Amino acid sequence: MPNALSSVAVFCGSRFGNNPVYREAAEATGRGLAEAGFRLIYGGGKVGLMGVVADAALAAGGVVSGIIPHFLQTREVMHAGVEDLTVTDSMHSRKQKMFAEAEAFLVLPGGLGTFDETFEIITWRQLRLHDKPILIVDAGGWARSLIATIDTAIADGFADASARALFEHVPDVATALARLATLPRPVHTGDAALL
Ligand SMILES: Nc1ncnc2c1ncn2[C@@H]1O[C@H](COP(=O)(O)O)[C@@H](O)[C@H]1O
Repeated sequence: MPNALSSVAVFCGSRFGNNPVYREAAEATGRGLAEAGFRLIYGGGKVGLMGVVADAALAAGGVVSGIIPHFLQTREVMHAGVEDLTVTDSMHSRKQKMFAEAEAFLVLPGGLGTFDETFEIITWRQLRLHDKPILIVDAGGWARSLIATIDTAIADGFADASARALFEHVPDVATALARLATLPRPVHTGDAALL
């Protein structure tokens, strides 16, 4: 496809979680993105599922860009194996740069930071600040409560039913990778200065 996606940001946990399925999903994602020729944009750390995704992408010969705020370099163990590492002055500038560099977003199991990143990128799309695809991978059923929260907001009249179309909810990594391969580069890529 001439206008195919080239870069994908992955949001996921800085811990491993307590189900081996999460780690397997992270490995399959890093490897699959690399094999498909997507540049991986991620949080720049070596901890938890973040580190697993980056290591798997590097092992498969992929291009990896890490973006980490200065104050997290030690806590999230900045990944020494990632050549294209950017250290930002704040969490906010990390988010802006990840947003600017990515043409699509893939969400894997994670905790509160992952929830924050996921809701933020969905709400930026709701505000029509961009039209980049967002895929939530429900590995091991971890995303059920996140999706239920959105459905509750719709049922309670706090979000429009069209909010469900702001993201795609897919059952596994293979489905996400197959979907990414069919998606064109977004037209409305947004302006990071507005965020
Ligand atoms: N408030 C936050 N905004 C963006 N990113 C955040 C925030 N808090 C934590 N993070 C990052 O998210 C990933 C994953 O965190 P988990 O809590 O393990 O899901 C990590 O890089 C945090 O720095």
